[in-house]
Amino acid sequence: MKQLTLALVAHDAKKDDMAAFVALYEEDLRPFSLFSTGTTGARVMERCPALSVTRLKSGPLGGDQQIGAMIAEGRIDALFFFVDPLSPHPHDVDVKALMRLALVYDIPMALNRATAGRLIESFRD
Ligand SMILES: O=C(CO)COP(=O)(O)O
Repeated sequence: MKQLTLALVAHDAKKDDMAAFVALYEEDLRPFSLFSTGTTGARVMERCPALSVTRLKSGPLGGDQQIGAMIAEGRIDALFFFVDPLSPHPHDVDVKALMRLALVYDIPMALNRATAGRLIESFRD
């Protein structure tokens, strides 16, 4: 069976939540191929050194767009994007573009921790 690919992205105020989420669901996440934006991936690997995560550029430096391009190419099966709705982001256009492509290509997209838990559990067989 094809190995599924997940993308992990978190805004700064949500990186602790993302690292805790990945630690909690580490066993569930192990079978997937994992990609992340730069800083999110660094935080995740710091917390879960046994997990292999391919880190792209940091979000504000093009990482969100790289993940968006992977979605457009059919290379991402689900997006976990922990969004901070209370802070301004200099790369807000990239954030919107990433979400937009997840909608255009109709891939599962969890924008908060509550949805992410339910989504990852839905991949269990
Ligand atoms: O900016 C981001 C999402 O918009 C995430 O990028 P980093 O993981 O590099 O902080």
